[in-house]
Amino acid sequence: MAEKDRAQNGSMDDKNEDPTNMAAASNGSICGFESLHHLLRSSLSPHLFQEVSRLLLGFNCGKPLDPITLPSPAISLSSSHNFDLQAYRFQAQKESIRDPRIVRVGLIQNSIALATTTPFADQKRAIFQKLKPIIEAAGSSGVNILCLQEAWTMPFAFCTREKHWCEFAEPVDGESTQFLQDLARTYNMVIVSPMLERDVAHGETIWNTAVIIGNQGNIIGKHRKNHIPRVGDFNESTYYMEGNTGHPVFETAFGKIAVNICYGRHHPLNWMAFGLNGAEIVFNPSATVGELSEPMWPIEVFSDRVLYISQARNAAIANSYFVGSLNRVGTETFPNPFTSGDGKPQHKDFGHFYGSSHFSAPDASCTPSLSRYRDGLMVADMDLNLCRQVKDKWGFRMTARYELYEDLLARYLKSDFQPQIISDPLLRKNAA
Ligand SMILES: NC(=O)NCCC(=O)O
Repeated sequence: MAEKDRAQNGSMDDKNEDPTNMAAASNGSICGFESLHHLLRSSLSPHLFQEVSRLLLGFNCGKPLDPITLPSPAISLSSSHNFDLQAYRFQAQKESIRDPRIVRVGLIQNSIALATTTPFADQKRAIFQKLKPIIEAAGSSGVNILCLQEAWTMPFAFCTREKHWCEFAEPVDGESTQFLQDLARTYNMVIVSPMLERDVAHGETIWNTAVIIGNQGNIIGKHRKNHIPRVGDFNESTYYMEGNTGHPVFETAFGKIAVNICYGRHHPLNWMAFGLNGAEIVFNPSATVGELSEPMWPIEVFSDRVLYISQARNAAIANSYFVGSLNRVGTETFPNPFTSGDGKPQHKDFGHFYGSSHFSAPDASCTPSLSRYRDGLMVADMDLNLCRQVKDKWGFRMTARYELYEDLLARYLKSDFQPQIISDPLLRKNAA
């Protein structure tokens, strides 16, 4: 890997890779390494690392993903503002009729900027100031579509059940959208902004919403989180209800996109619905911590811990589209202790949000993940022709038998539902 690529896609001698760097190690690193891939690259011979990467990340068009060297301004910004910067290319087979449809897509993960005890206006402003150089790095790299993390403008305070955190909520066209509209116009970039929405026109209701800002700075639309967790410290149902916007796909200047917000990643029908509506890229802005989702993490989202079987990756395969998975980073300590009524002692934080944002492709390939504890920008060039090529190759849409599931779901929703169970007749005979 060329030196410039290493400076950008993570290097072994990065100060954050120092296994003795106990500060990093205590902040969600893996034995002082930023990610499993960094650990493996540092520990294995180049040939072994290549083989392990092939197994963990898959092949795209018969080979590992090529790293992309981003322009110097982006690399300089990543160094001066200490955020992880990685970039890779997903290719498709060359077609005889269609030209390639290359789109450059970015994901930003970040920790909060000020302590949760500081004034809310200061916290929000500090996050804007923290994100601006990372967004500028994306824009100066030619990113066409950029997605931020869930509820990016605030601490993920939905563990506290305290309602003053709702002061961070804004109308869809409020302060954070205006901040991003200027950047969208400046860089001709679509921006997905997952935020806490206050629906002023409808009783000032609160929603967990993703606002889609077009590359000319206009608001294209919004999507509200469909599935709300009631698990562990995720007391989000105290703040907002299940969304009422269905499964919209937003036709932007660069492709058709959708947003599956965090907990919705556990629901395969949620992923499927965006696919049936024609999504080519589905973003999964999340906020999740090791204590809760670690046991599921190797199954559900790209894991730096054990396996690279990812529900996001599965969704990309099953629905023949690209997925951008984001998770925030850091540990957010709140002023007042809280409990989730699960017998555990009261505490003041969720645990560590472990970042690890990454992209998955419909051909089962995926990028390595971003840092487990540093802010980061992941960039990928995607040839959207790959979506239809995989549909044609595997035929998942054609063989899906939706009518079977329509019938089952229609019966399941009725109060007299009878599960389709065929019992061993001998069970009853022996019991008699
Ligand atoms: N933000 C959110 O929905 N988190 C739920 C916990 C999880 O899905 O890991």
